[in-house]
Amino acid sequence: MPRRGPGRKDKAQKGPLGHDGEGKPVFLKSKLKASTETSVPTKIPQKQGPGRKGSATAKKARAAREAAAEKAEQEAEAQELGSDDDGEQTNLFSDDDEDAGAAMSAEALQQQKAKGFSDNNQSWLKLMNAHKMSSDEEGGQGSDAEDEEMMDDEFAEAVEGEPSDGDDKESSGSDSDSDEMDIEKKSRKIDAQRKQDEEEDQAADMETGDVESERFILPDEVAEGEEDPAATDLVEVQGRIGQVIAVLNNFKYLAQEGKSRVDYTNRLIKDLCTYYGYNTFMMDKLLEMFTQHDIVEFLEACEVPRPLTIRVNALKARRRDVAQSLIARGVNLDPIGKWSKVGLVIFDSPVPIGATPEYLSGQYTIQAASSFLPVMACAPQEGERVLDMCAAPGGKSTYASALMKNSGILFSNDMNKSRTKSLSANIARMGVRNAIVCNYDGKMFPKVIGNFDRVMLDAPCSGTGVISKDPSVKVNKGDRDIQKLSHLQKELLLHAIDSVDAKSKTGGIIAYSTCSIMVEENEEVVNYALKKRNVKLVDSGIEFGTDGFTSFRGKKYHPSVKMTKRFYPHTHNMDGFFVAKFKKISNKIPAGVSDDADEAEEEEPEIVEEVEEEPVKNSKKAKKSTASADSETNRVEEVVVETESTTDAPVATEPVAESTGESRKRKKDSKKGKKTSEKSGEKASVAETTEENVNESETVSAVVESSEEPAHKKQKKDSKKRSKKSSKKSK
Ligand SMILES: C[S@@+](CC[C@H](N)C(=O)[O-])C[C@H]1O[C@@H](n2cnc3c(N)ncnc32)[C@H](O)[C@@H]1O
Repeated sequence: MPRRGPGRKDKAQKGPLGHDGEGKPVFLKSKLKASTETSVPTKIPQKQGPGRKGSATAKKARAAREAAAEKAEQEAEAQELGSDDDGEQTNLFSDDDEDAGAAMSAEALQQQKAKGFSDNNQSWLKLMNAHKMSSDEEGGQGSDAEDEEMMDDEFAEAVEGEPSDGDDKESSGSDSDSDEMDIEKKSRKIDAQRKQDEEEDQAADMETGDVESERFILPDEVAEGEEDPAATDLVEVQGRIGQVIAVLNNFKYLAQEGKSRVDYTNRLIKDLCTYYGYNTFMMDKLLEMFTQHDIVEFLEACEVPRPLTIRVNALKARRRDVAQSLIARGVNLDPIGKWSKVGLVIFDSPVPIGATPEYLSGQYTIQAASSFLPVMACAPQEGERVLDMCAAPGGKSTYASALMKNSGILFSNDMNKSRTKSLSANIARMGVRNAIVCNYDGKMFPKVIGNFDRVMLDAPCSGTGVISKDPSVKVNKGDRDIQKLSHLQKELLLHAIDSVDAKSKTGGIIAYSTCSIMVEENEEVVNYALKKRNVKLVDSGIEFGTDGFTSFRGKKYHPSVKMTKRFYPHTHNMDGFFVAKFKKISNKIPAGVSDDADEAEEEEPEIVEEVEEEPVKNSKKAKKSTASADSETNRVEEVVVETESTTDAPVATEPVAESTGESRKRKKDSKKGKKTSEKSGEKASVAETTEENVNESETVSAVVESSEEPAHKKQKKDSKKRSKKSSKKSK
């Protein structure tokens, strides 16, 4: 029985997404090519798009790398042809594997053409249909979520429990997993054997004194600005990267006399920059974070796109139905993993995933797996008041709305006015009716509106986690950029915290995230907030990911920073990402702290564990601001009803800029913040109720404009003008 189903490489991804459960990424090194070919076909629109961005250097490096890889492959092939005997074992690991993969994907494609779905899809569908029928017979009892959960488990069992080679393959439908396990086992054995041989050889060399001949001689240094002859042949550079890492791992025996670790490290940085097309700053930063072994895996992972994933919109559809529709269109897919009930991974598709009727009608959206995580951490509930401070283009906002079941109220804000257009469009397509799109600098909150149950801050960042999507990051970021971003992130986070009501019965939650892996943009920002506000870090509820750093390059962070989560392309097969979940303990700002985001990180923050009682004065303040918030909610709901009658687009409204006590206190800071943001070229767009805006509100959506002048003042002015006019008239 020929092999079928989604790419075997993809099926082997037992970790959260594409990680074999033992920390080995599935797409690296020898497996890299086969994996991308079988799991992310060129037909998928994401890859077809305008082409990957990148500097000329990065493009050149990529082209040269590809040529080098091809050359190395040809050399390896030639070697194998010439040595049949000792090539046998290696073939088990590489050639067979790739051939099988190619045969299987051709087979899968053929089958898809004939039947519309793969065997694994078939088993899932069978389970789904059986379930649907039985639940229909039982009168449709049991929730969708329960059904999905049961089916996911059964699906996993069906796939995992398939018989091995010797068993009845006809009935099993797919033998790819057991084959995969066999090959993996064999390859692990070979790796172990090779490692043991190397160690024995090394020990023997040391005994006989042969080690001298093994010492790796560094190429001569060249003066800065001069062309480095050692960096012209990329095959040579690639080989040297491995050699230098080996020397650094066994420096005493393998290093050239008179050369220091620094000499070898400098060479490694140079070679990694040449081979992968990074600037020295970025490579230095990455080497601060990763071991020499991990860095190569990380860099390799950044060369391949992550698997295409979609999120089913629970407001409009059930995952099983969307899966069924897409499978009927020939799409080869799987549930994203046990951690999500709404995600699907697309392995292969003959149709553009971003243009199917299901997509256009808002039944699903294309969303990176990592982008699910901050919303899951924030966990907005039905009926709550939620702020998405940096929301465009709306992947997280629309997910939040689905979790809120279109109830309560969601403020989807973004400072970039042009980006709010795609935000509004997505909100409309996804059938979100509880959201208000607004266009403020995040630092205007809570001055414009506060007292939220939860705030999501998916902060603007350097994008060092998404290099595979935007390779220009390799060369266009410097120290100043990272520092500026860190500063902005700290400011935004304090404003996010101040916008949340610690007394909220259900919430008082702030979820902070970035698609950067830089410590300055993550742990350092979180640690800063712990010092400046009465908040504590809580479990994000995400079961996988790597713990945040509690110390980094001599800096110490609060021990609870361990609760934050990091995600890496090479370990989790997701974009690099960071998520932290805070709970606000008290609305009181700790005495004597200044909000200077440039302040050096010295002492550890002190965290007050108990919820403090608000002083009487503050309680009054809270009451007052709640009242204003309530009146605002009512206003908004009125508009929702109005808008609903014409379209299910988001709501158009003017912000009610009640100046709460807390926001007055923050006014000074906001002014300071505004200055900083202007300095950094990120100006808030100034409000003007133009005709264009009015028209927008009538058709698709309206954007609540940010204003130099708070809206309530503007309203007062307008009414004064009106009364002046009318008094003139009456005169
Ligand atoms: C990482 S993106 C947000 C992605 C979004 N959460 C999603 O899931 O689709 C960061 C956003 O922050 C916005 N932004 C940058 N500075 C801001 C500020 N000071 N206040 C509010 N939004 C800001 C940018 O325009 C950008 O859309």
